[in-house]
Order: sequence, then C-alpha cells, then structure tokens
Amino acid sequence: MDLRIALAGNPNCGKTTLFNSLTGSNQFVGNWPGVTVEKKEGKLKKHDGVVITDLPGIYSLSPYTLEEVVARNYLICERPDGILNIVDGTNLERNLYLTTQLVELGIPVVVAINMMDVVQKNGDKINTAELSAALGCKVVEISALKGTGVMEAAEAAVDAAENGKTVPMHTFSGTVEHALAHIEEAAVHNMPEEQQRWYAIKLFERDDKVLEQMQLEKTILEHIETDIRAAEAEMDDDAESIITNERYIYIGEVIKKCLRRKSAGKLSHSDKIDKVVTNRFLGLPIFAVIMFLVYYLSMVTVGTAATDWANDGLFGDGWHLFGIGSSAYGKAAEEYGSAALIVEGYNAYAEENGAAPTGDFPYLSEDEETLEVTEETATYAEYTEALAVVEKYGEAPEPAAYGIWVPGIPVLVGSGLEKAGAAEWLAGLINDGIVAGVGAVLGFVPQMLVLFLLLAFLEACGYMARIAFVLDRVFRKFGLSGKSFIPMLIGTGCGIPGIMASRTIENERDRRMTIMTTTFIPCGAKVPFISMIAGAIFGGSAWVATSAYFVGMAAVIISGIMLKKTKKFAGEPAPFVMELPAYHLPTVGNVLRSMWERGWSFIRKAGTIILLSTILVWFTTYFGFTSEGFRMLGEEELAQSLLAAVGSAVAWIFIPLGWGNWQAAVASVTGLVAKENIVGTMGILYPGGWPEIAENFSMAAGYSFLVFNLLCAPCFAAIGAIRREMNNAGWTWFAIGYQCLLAYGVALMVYQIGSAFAGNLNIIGLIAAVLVLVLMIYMLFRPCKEPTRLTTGVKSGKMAA
Ligand SMILES: Nc1nc2c(ncn2[C@@H]2O[C@H](COP(=O)(O)OP(=O)(O)OP(=O)(O)O)[C@@H](O)[C@H]2O)c(=O)[nH]1
Ligand SMILES: [Mg+2]
Repeated sequence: MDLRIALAGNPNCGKTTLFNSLTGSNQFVGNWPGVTVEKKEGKLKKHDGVVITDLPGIYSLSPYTLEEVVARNYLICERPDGILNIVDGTNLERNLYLTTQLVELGIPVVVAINMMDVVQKNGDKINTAELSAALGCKVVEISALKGTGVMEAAEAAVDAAENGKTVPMHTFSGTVEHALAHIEEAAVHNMPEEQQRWYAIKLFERDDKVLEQMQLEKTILEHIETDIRAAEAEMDDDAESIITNERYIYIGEVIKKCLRRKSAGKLSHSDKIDKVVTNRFLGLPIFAVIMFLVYYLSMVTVGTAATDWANDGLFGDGWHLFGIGSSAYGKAAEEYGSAALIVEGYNAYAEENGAAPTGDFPYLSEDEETLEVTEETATYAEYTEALAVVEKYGEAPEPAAYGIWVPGIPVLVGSGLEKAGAAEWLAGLINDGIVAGVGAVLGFVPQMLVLFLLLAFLEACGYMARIAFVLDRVFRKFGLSGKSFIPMLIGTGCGIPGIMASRTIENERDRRMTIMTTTFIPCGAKVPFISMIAGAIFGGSAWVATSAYFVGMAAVIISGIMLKKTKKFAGEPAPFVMELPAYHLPTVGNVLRSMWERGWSFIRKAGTIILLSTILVWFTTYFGFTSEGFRMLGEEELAQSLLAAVGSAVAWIFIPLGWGNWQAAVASVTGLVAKENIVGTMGILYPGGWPEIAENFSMAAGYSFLVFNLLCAPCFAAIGAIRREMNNAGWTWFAIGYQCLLAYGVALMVYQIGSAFAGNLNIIGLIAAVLVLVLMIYMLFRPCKEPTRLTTGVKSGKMAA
C-alpha cells in the first residue's frame, strides 16, 4: 500500500506549485483562488511508494462549492495517511483557521508555511517553534516558488504519517467542552478514538453532511440537541458561530505569540497598483487596452512576422535564410511584375487589333493582397519604360539569385515525392492534404506561443484576478456575478477547463449559465481562424482579434441578461467574495512552462486529431463522381467532390449569413471536431491560399463567418465537458441549441447590416436582421419573470465562515 500525503490549504496558497515541484508534474498554476478544481495525484520524487494528492483550496471543512466538496470528501472519507497543510505566510490569520480544523481530524499534520520569500522581503518574522507548540504539529518554512525547503517539508510529512500523531492543542471554552464531552459519549464513542473529537465538534455545529453521514438514531439526536441548546443559551449565540468565534480568538492569541510584523498599516505595493487598476472609471479602459496590446503583440508584431514566415516560408514556397535578400528580391519581383503586366497589355492590344497601340491602351493589373484584377490604362511612354525594365531582367527574377533560398516544406516534399516516383494520389494526399491542412494549423504556432506567453504572464502576476473584480461591478449591474468571469478567463486557454471551473459557483442557475456561455470567449483553438480571417480579409488588423475577444464577452453579458429574464435562470447573482492576491513577478520558468504546456497541446492536437481530419477532408475533397465515374479530381474540379456534394446540401443554411459556399459550410462543420480544423480545412479547400479566401468573402461575410464560428457550439470535447458538468442531457442540448441560435442571429445581423452599409443592400435580409435585433432588444429589456424555487440548498457568503 502506498503512503498517501494530501496537500491541503486555502485557495491560492501555492499547493499546486508545491505539488508540481514535489512530483515533477505540470499542473496549471494561476495567481487567483480556485485554480484547481479536481484532485490530482502524483508520485513523490525520489521516494518510492509515496503518493501526493493536490486538492482544490478550501477555507474550512464546511464546504459550499463543488470543488470544496471534492477536497473535504477526500480528507474525511478517504482519510490520507498524512496531511501537508500549506499555509500562506503572508496571510497567517485566515489560513490558520483551516489548520485548527485539520489538526482535529486525527490524521498526522505537518504545517508548511509557504511564500516565505515574500514574508522575508516584507521583513516579517514567524516563530515556528512557538507556532509548532501552539498547534501541536511540526511547522516548516518553505517557498514553493523558489523551491526552498520543499523536499524537507514532504519528508517531514512522510515521517509524521509513518510515526506521528497529531493531537489538537486547542480547547474550547468550558461550556462548549462540556457539551462536546456529552456528544462524544452519546454519539461517537464507537468511532476510532482519534476521530471522535472532530465528529463531536461537527455534530455540535449541526453540520448537515456529517448528520447525513452518521445516520444517528432519533433518541440520540434529541439527546445531543439538548446539550447544544444548553450551550447556545449559555453563550447567547448559535452553535456554529460559537465554534467559529472561539477558533478566531484562539488564532488571534497564537498570532500574537508567533508573528512579528514589520509592515503593519502601510499601503503595500499591491494596494497602490490596485488603486489605479481597479479604479471605478479606469478599470475597464485599462483592461481593454491591455487586451488590445496582448492581441496586437501576438497577432500583428512579433506574432505576424513569425507566422508569415511559417505560412509563406516554412509551409509555403520557401524563404531567404536570415531574411537576407528578401527585400531586394521583393522589390525586383514587384518591379518586374508590374512592368510585365503593362507589356502583356500592350501585346494583347496589338494582337486583338492587328496593330500596336499608338496612344493609351488598357492592361490588367492585379492587387497583390487580394488578387483582385482591375483594368488600368497605360500611356505609350509607360510602355517603353516597362519594356526597358522587362528587358533589363530578361526573365522573372529568381529568389535564389538574391540570397540563400531555403525551399518550403511543400516544395521539398513535392520534389521528394516526385523523385521517389510516388503515386499521384499519395503525392496529393501528402501535399494537398496533410501539408496544406496540418501546415495551415502549425503555421500559427509562433503566434499562439506569443499569445500564450502574454496570457501566462497576466495570469501569474495577479492581474487577471483584478479583472474578475472590475468586471464584477459591470456584471452585477446586469444581475450577473463576477464569479462567472473566472471560468471565462481560464477559457481563453481552452474551454474545457473553463467549463470545469464553473464548479466554483455555488448557485446552480448561475453555474449552468456560466457553463453555457464560457465557450463564447475565443479559446486558443479559435485563435488561428480568427487570425486567418484578419490576415486574409482585413489586412492583418489587430482590431479583428481584439474585437473577437470583446464580441465573446458581449455575448456572455447579453446572454446573461436575456437568460436571467427567463424563469429558469432568474434570481439574485451569487455574492462575489474573492480576495485579491498580492501581485508578484512570476518566475521566467513558470511562465515559459505554462506557455509551453498550452503550445505543446496545440501542436500535439495538430499531429493527431487534426491530422486525421485533414486526411478525411482531403480524400472527400479530391475524390468524387464525374461523368467518367468515381475518380481522383484535379484542383479545378473540386466542385465535383464528395465533400462539395455534402457541403452544398447544407450550405444553403448559411446563405443569409453571406457565406453560403460549400467550402465555408464544410469548414464550420469540421470545426466541431476541433476548432483548428477550420483553418486546416480552408487550407485544403482553397488551394490558392489566403488570396483565394479573400476572393470568396466580402468583409461583411468574413466577419459574419468569424462571429458564427466564435459563438456556435464548441468542439466535441468541450460539448462533452458541458455534458459532464450539466450532468443532464436536456440541459446539454439546450446549451448547444442556444449557442447555435445566438451565433446564427448575430452573424445574420453582422452580414446583412454590414452589407447594407457597404452598399450591397438586400431588403429581405435586412428585414430579417432587423427582426432579430428587435427580438434581442425585447429579450434584453422585458420585465423579469419570477424565479422558480432554487433547487440546491447551498449557502452563500463563505468568507464569513
Ligand atoms: N512569491 C511566492 N509565490 C508563490 C509561492 N508559491 C506559490 N506562489 C504563487 O501563488 C500563486 C498560486 O499558486 P497555486 O499553486 O496555483 O495555488 P493553489 O494553492 O494551488 O491554488 P488553488 O488551486 O486555487 O487552490 C501562483 O501565482 C504562484 O506562482 C511562493 O513560495 N512564493
Ligand atoms: Mg491549485
């Protein structure tokens, strides 16, 4: 049997950080309470047979929310062999409240005071010997972040689990002890001795869960009730408060003996920053600016340079080594290209009219970005100039002549396959399928890494927790709770942990609503298609990605307001009590690790599920029934493919949204498998790349496509998470149906109203869009329905406990 050590402590005290360093795992760490919502096990490094369990944070052993129940049940029902209680040294008073309960459990406890690096920097001193004597268990000092003292702490816990015994030092007042003695005698005397005290105290508090678990006989219950009543009458308070108060009084005494504060009363750095960042008026604008910067840096500056290289170079024709020669070649190619078009126009005119033009003549010019072809006029003088240029070059300039030219993967693979004499279908599968599809997704890796890096930094330093606080003020105006923001915050990485994070919401209706709306926020997998639309149709503007983020957030707020007006969701928002963690500079290692974790899972997905999807998409795209029967198709025959047939059958649904072509319809459907697939599928279906996409989408249609895929049902994995968290098929379908309907309605408005502004008015479409708008406004402003009875009996206001 393995020795089991549980890491228990308040939220955000560093349990997961310690867990990662003790076990070498990579669990997610963030600077706000409620990051871990499930227990995780790992083997202690260099110690065979010791299993460490990371638990969600708890403030006490009376849980209110789902993830707190997980922690409590593990401690009480599965009873680990030892508890390593992590205590945030910068917040001893609140943290020790849990400690006083843990030492009563009858399980050996070792207290590890964490964040000692901060405590020391603040100049505070903790007397551990004194604290250890007061609590009745060993106390060690650690810094999980810096890794100091962590192994010693784990070994102390192992030692205590094997040999130790923790006996609580604290006694309640005489009246309470008297009642406890009676309860022990009457109700719990047949339990193991070390557990009796804890159960007696819980019975005294009339804890529902313990009462339910013990199934006491009615006579015994009545007997202990008289004891409790007597104590309550004597102390003039209810039993639960008596216990809570006495614990705090005791903690106050302990703290007085063991802690010497240097920085009492001064405003800390965090408080000063918060005065600005969470300011009533500045908070939101600062948030908007920061999010814009995050997307600007990842999408436009650092990210784009790298992504362009990945898309056009690595997964395109090729690139100049170190960029040397690129601009010279670019200039030459452009000069030659535009001159050649004029010369072509001249020759075409001559051929058509049988005589060379003497004056002005028309020629076709092509826009480099959109590939749009327009007719221009050139003069004879321009022709002579152009002819000179063309003659100077002789032929189209070769990139290899300007620097060291490295061919891209498609070129290499193509020539390799040709040399090996691969069959046509195999070459097609590899180049037009896998390289085009998976390559299109992998091309976004640099951007994603920059984005993940910035998000990891914001999460780790503590800023994101402030956003929940700032948004709470906004959300509350609409009857929503800022608590709903935490899942969305996690959802910017991936929707699945986001949906799971809804467990921190105690109110069942708010929780359901949060599950339904969390995936509106663009997750990492949606970023590539947002970026593709921005790049192909909007000239790479950073506003597109930033707007997607705020469209997602608006969708959450609007949905919240609309849903809250229905019977099923009505009711006061859950009170939002979250302490703001102190800001701190995250370690480089931690931020990089978090970035790499997310980035790697993105890459891994490209190699598995995206790869499989692209193979399927390629096969159904490049094969079809023609007049000569079933065969492989050429690039210009794709309209006859199997996929085109299927896609066309559903594409009409999207005509009102402006992108009723089968390619876009198919891409949206493959997006349900994984959202990265949208980019991969478009990569296969538009062999001409971004310029071909730009040709097929107007700006209004492009943005409508973006909005639809942002808001509609998430990928299957996330739908599975919704199913698990809702724990009900009806609610799951309701969530998916609502998401798709909302996506359709908003995309319809975007396209129809956007087109009308662009001068492409479609009267019927516009009427439909206006109707949707009116309906939404009605849903937003109609009076509230009376709430139905709340089904769960959870209490609110846990911080008071
Ligand atoms: N300065 C400092 N920061 C730390 C230390 N240990 C953890 N942190 C930071 O504290 C924050 C919370 O760490 P987590 O490990 O996620 O905390 P947790 O206890 O698992 O939190 P929940 O899962 O929400 O209960 C992170 O930003 C950590 O980087 C430490 O020793 N010193
Ligand atoms: Mg954790």
